[in-house]
Formats: sequence, C-alpha cells, structure tokens
Amino acid sequence: MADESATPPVPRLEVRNLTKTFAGVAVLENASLTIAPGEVHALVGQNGSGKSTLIKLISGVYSADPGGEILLDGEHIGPPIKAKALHGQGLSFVHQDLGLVPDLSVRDNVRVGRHAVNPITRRIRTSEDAVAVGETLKYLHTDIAPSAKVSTLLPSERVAVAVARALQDRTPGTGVVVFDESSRAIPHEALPAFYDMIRLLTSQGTAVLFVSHNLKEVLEIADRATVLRNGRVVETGIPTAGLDEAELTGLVLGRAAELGDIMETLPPAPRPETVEFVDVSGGRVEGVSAAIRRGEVVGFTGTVDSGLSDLGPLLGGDRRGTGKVKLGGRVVDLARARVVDLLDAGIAFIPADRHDKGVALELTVEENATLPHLRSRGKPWWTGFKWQRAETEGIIERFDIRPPNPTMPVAAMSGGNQQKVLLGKWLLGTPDLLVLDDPTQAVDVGARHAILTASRQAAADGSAVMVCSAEVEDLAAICDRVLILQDGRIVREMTRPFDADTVLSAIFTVDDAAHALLSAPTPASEA
Ligand SMILES: Nc1ncnc2c1ncn2[C@@H]1O[C@H](COP(=O)(O)OP(=O)(O)OP(=O)(O)O)[C@@H](O)[C@H]1O
Repeated sequence: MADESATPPVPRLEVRNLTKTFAGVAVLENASLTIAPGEVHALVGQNGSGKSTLIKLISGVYSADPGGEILLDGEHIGPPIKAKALHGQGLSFVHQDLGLVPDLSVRDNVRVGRHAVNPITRRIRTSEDAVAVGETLKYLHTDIAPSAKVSTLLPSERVAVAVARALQDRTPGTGVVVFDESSRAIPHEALPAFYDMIRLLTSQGTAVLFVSHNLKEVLEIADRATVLRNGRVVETGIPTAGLDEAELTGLVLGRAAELGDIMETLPPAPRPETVEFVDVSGGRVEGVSAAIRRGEVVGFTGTVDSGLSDLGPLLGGDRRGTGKVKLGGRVVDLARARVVDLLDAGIAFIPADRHDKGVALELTVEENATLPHLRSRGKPWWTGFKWQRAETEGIIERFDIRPPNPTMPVAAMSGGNQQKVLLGKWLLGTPDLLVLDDPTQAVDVGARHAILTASRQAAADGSAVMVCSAEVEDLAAICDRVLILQDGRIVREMTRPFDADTVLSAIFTVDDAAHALLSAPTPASEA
C-alpha cells in the first residue's frame, strides 16, 4: 500500500495559473501543469489553442499577466522570466527548425552565445569550447567531430547537435528540455535516433516537455499529456498508456473525431486528360518526367536528400529549373515561365514555406483567402464583396480556422491557422494542376483531415493533384499512386493498395533494380 504520509516528489517544472491577454482577449487562461523528473510530458491542442503562447511565457518571450508562477525544482524562476538566465537555471529549448547554422562548425553551433573567452584578450578559446562540446556529444552517444561543419552532417547528427546545445554545461539528469514541434524538422530516417536521445535524457532524470501535432508520436514517446483547448487546460497529466489515438484526438478536438476514410468517400475517378511534366530538372531533381490524370492524386516522396523538397518549387515557379509542363494543349517552359505564366496556365502551387512565401501577413483572412480568385469571381467592372465574405466563411468553417473572424489580420493568428488560410484559398479553386508541398505541416489533427479531404475533392472536381510529402500517412490516405524519388529521379511507382508502412519501407528499400527510371510520361497504369 502506498505510504500516504510520504511527501510527493518536487516537480521538475511547475507552471501555475499562467494567463496571457492580447488587446483584452485572454488567449491563455490560468494554465497549470507539472512535469516530474525523468518524464516526457506532451503538450497538445488544436491550432490556436495556446501552446506557443504557453511556451513563450515559459521562455520569457512574452510576459505573463499578473498572478501566475513558474517553478523549477521547487524554486520560483518567474514571472518575470529572465530569458538570459534560463539556460543556467536548467530550462532550454529546441525549436522547430533546430536553429542550426549549416555553414558553421558543430562547436560554434553548440557554443554560440556561451563561448569560453579569455578574460583579458576577450578572444574565444576554441580548444576549450571543442573539449566541452566533445564531452556533451559523448554523453549523447555520438562521436561527431566538434570541428565538422553542420552542413556535412547526417540529419540524425544535426539533431544531436541541437540537443547538445540544449544540454551543455548541465549536470546530466538535471533540467528540462522543451522540444517545440522539433520532430517536424526531422526526416523519417532520423526519428528513431531522436526518440532514443529523448529516452536517454529522461532515463537519467532530465524532464522533457514535448509539443507536437503528431498524436501517434505523442502516444509513442510521452508518459503523460496536457491538452489545451481555446486557451484553457482541459486535461493535464493524463497518462498516455491508457489512451488510444482516437481518444486523444477526441480530447484535442473536443468532440468525437469523425475522421472517416477519405478514399472511401471520394474513390478513384481518373479522367482521360493528363497533365505531364517532361524532363524537369533543378536543385537535386534530375530529369523527372511523369503524368497525372485529372481526377487523380499522385504522391511524390523520398528521403530528405532525394530531391523531394525541390520538386514542388520547380513546378510552382519558386525555384528556377528546366523542363516542360504540358496541360490542356499548352506547353509551359519552366526555364522561362514567370509565376504569373504558371498561374495563367492553371498551375496552383502551395509552398511548404508558407509563412515567408504564401501568406500576406498584414492582410486580413478574407483578403488573403480571396485574392487569387478576384479575377475569376468578379466582373470586369466590379468585384463585389459578398462572394468574398461567403467564400471566406466557407473556408473558415471547413478548416476550422480560429478565431473565426474574416476581418482579422493574418499576422495575429497562430502559425497553424495561418497555414489553414493559405491552403483554403487554393484548395477551394479548381486549378488544372494543384501542387501541394508538405501540406499538413504544423496543422492540427482536425485540419489535417480537412486538408487531405479537400485535396482529394479538388481531384474529384477535375484537378490533377500532386502532393510532395514525407508524411507517408497522408500519402496513404489520399493518393491513387505514389512515386518514390531517389537521387533526384523517380525510381519506383506504387499503385493502390498500399498503406503508410508499405510506402515507408519502399522509400528505404529502393534497390538498384528499381532504378529503371520511369522516364516516359505514361498515365496511370490502370487506365
Ligand atoms: N501577438 C499576438 N497578438 C494577438 N493575438 C495573438 C498573438 N499571438 C497569438 N495570438 C492568439 O493567441 C491564440 C493562441 O495562439 P498560439 O500561437 O499560442 O496557438 P498554438 O496552439 O501554438 O497554435 P499552432 O498550433 O497553430 O501553432 C490564437 O488565437 C492567436 O490568434
């Protein structure tokens, strides 16, 4: 029987009643959670539920409204949080993009801001830095040379460098590391090493706060979870051991998840006309040719160095390359076409880097959502506004954009909601070719389903849809075919039936025999 008189262990991190208000609106209200030493604690919630706000309060980027408290090992550390003192106090952060500078050495990336310095000359003591970095890397069971340039490292090694920066100068087993959507930046092949590293940290006593939209991953790696909804903690410290994905999805969305089978609702219906790309090259992509039928969704996938991240931008005019796209009797020369030419030809591209390239932050939701359709919906002498409001409201409802306000500047929305606005504006048109690059990054489980359904619906409405993604679950959920890239070329074609596991293993088991290049722009084989 448990000894009821025993004092409960002091939490490693305790957040008590944190509130944050912007312009009179509370975006986080009385948020509390505790994390024990050695625990992986997940923070989950829909886009706009307040996760980033909570992390920014803990990291001192935002100052909390009066009243709350943050404690580390029982010691009050804020508010106010002194951001510069946090690392020394035991709290460090690994952000979404890992925050590494590829052209700098491992040593400089780890030590940036914390260099050993000669007190008299103020010169950096590089050898002292290298020894310190080497020790931290050894603790993480890696033997990366501190002098190596980060750009030469494998993805799993880059993760180790980011974690080493978070851990340096710490006694092993102490402190808290916050991983803020970090796994999204980590390619499939490096994820097992990442999870092993987290387990190594927690096995020694370090606590981990793990923010993620990937609920499968949360169930795999986290011991307990806290769920935010509309700025409030609705569940905290629930053990993940007793949960399944549907239950956790229900907690995140606040309703029973109706994530039906998209292929069943919108079954394959390829049309005879095709969109073809011929000999597309640029970046790591070398001479890719393929054909997509209207009505068809074709996935492109591969490892991080396969050329996958270059293919979408080449076709969308975001990266200069060569090759041709043939659609509806037109031939677009990618070497010459400007973005406006591609749009005129009926090619819509939704970039992966949506924050920088896709959305006009200073404009409202309505302006962003309807801008590309002004010409097609309006009359030459009058564009009107009712259709704009009606379409924007449709997008808001369909993608569950929060807050549901068409006149809100996009800059004031959470990252995931900004993504939804951009996706909504293109997905609700019917371009001849729709190119989606990593469409579900940073969006919550409900929006992911809405985006995948809308992609499939765009095909049903007559678009040829191309999805470039490393998210094998997404590809299995909506694609008629999947083409696998390796070394910039298509090396394998998969037709249904397939599932996420078969696609994933195909990415990693492409053998030399499969290198018979699918060079001819042949339409779907079942035609
Ligand atoms: N600087 C700001 N000014 C006004 N409102 C803001 C600001 N930053 C965030 N918000 C609002 O706070 C709410 C919570 O946003 P937050 O970024 O914390 O959500 P999130 O859970 O991290 O979402 P996501 O998963 O999309 O990143 C949102 O409604 C957002 O519009």
